Amino acid sequence: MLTISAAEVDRALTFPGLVETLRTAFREGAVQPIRHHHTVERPDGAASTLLLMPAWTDFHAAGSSAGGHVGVKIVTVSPDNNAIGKPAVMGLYLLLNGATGEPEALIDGQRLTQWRTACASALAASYLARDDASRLLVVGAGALSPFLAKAHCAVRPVKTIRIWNRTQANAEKVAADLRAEGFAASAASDLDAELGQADIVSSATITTTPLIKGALLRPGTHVDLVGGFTPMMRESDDDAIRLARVYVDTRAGATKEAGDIVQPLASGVLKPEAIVADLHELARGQKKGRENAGEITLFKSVGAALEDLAAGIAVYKALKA
Ligand SMILES: NC(=O)C1=CN([C@@H]2O[C@H](COP(=O)(O)OP(=O)(O)OC[C@H]3O[C@@H](n4cnc5c(N)ncnc54)[C@H](OP(=O)(O)O)[C@@H]3O)[C@@H](O)[C@H]2O)C=CC1
Repeated sequence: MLTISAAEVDRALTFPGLVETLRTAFREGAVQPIRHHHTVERPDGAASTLLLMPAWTDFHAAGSSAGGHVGVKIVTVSPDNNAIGKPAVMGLYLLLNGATGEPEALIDGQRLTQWRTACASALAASYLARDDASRLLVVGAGALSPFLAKAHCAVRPVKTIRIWNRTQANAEKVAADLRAEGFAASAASDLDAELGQADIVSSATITTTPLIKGALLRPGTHVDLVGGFTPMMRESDDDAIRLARVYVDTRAGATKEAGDIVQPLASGVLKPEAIVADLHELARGQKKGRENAGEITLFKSVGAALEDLAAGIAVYKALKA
């Protein structure tokens, strides 16, 4: 069995390559039982969340190109980690042979998650952002922030990247790291002003109250919401949902777990039938993405085990030779 570190995951993947791998994966599908979502109470701080995410190759799917594999991701989200300088999200990915169950790889789950989450957002942007989107605003400067920036740059002609974060120093650090890799990135201090200038807004924070105000968005903007992962968490307000054509990664996940979708569904601001498409429908060409340059589009992701499986197989195949 291969034990694959974060650095090895980085060597195995490219942003354009993984976007296309995910496009194929969403087209073909996989078996994805509902993920376990457990709250782990702690006496001395905020509760953690434990997620168990299994998926395996759908052998009945016609034309499946993924080969036979079973994968499980174990993830924890511990909000208090930020205060002690650790990322909130930790995890491991176990890839097994689909026929025999033989362990094939144990992969750094944090890094695999960062790559697949960012590339799922970029896959959505490939259908939903304007072709000429050149100004990217990333909200949040956590572990996902640079991945989201680079993934969006892989699918749209981004010229400037602005990073806004609750703690400005962290935004400055992400921007400096991106500049060192050749991206035109800078830190932003006024989120509301930035929202009115961006072509793509990609948000990955642990906020529970909305940061993305729909009334401030200009026509043609694409909003990518990555952060909220429980019904109580929201990154966007009702105006954003009301003004936008709404898309999700998976309907089952987003309508149960994502406050950005669950809350407006509960209040009637969003009707179930107004969720235009999920990534399966977009990748299969069954539903349309952006229809004109003036509309606001909004994509909400909560993550899917299929993404981990596809990314895990890609990493394993690249490194096993
Ligand atoms: N959709 C998906 O598939 C996935 C979603 N996620 C989610 O994305 C989010 C970000 O993940 P990641 O980058 O790994 O997390 P990190 O812990 O590395 O970063 C968290 C970020 O959220 C900001 N933040 C925390 N609390 C607040 C608040 N109350 N208001 C505003 N900003 C806040 C932090 O700002 P500061 O620097 O000031 O502390 C920091 O920028 C998480 O919610 C995570 O669960 C993660 C993986 C997959």
